[in-house]
Amino acid sequence: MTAAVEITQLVKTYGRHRALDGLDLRVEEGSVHGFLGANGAGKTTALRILLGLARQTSGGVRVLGQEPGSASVSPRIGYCPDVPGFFSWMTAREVLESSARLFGLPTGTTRRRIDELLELTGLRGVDARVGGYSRGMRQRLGIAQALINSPALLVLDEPTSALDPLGRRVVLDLLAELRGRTTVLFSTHLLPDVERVCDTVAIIDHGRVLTAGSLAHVRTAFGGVQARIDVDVDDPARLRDALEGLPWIVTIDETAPGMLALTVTDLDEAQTRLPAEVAALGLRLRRVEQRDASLEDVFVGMVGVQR
Ligand SMILES: Nc1ncnc2c1ncn2[C@@H]1O[C@H](COP(=O)(O)OP(=O)(O)OP(=O)(O)O)[C@@H](O)[C@H]1O
Repeated sequence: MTAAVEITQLVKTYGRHRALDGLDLRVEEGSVHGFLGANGAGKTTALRILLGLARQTSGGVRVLGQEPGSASVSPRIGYCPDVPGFFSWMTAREVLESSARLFGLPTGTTRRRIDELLELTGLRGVDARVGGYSRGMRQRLGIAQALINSPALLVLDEPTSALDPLGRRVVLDLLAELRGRTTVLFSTHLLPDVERVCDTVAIIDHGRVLTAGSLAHVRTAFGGVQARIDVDVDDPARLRDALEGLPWIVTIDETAPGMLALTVTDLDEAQTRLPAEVAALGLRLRRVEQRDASLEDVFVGMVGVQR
């Protein structure tokens, strides 16, 4: 497989602060990649470097096989910031026409391309001026604008964080539609969005990658978390004390009164030992529910442990 983005040991310092501290990242061509981290983890800094908008202190960056910011690579990258800005008096078509002019696209191609993009982003037939758009519509127009030149790589900084659930869904569906047509790299702190749409993910914290790879790989990466088990029991505090420190348990949280959420590395062991522990304490087990570990379980476990 060919990498659309390859970052090795990237460091960026601001004075004494290391915003990026040896970041490694690989994004395969044609994939949808989630760049996931809490606030301040270093996502925007890394994206700015790979777009050629900032320089690294040290480390290697190749984008579409080239140095970031080089004249041959920049036109092949589409970028949408978290809050895309437009002239409020323009219509969506006018915004896209002016972007097409900047890229010097021929008029015939431009018309077809704009129709396609308005269709793709659900803005076809919308005659209102951009000033009256919802945040979701602005975000979709920002994505259309970033795609005007049919880029090989689309980079989006937090494309869904300001949107309501419906707006988020529309944008995520749009990103999913791009799979295979263009490589998509988007930063986010929203785990469900990554789970919904990404092929691969990198979880970063304090300017480093904690784990990266396919969703399945990442789900099992943190101490090999296999499953999440929700236990409804009449005295959760006593059960918690009894379970704490057992080698097959990674985290125990009280998620609601009477409910414990366990993440476990060995499901067989958990299925055998849990009822036995409950019985030994003389507790009443009201309900047990089990599911695959989610990315959220992994993320909270990993980032929580680092802090
Ligand atoms: N120009 C700057 N000068 C000084 N420190 C900076 C600068 N830009 C970023 N930082 C610091 O570098 C770290 C990483 O910031 P960055 O914006 O890349 O994080 P992020 O993951 O994008 O966070 P967010 O989700 O909040 O945007 C933070 O601690 C931030 O305060």
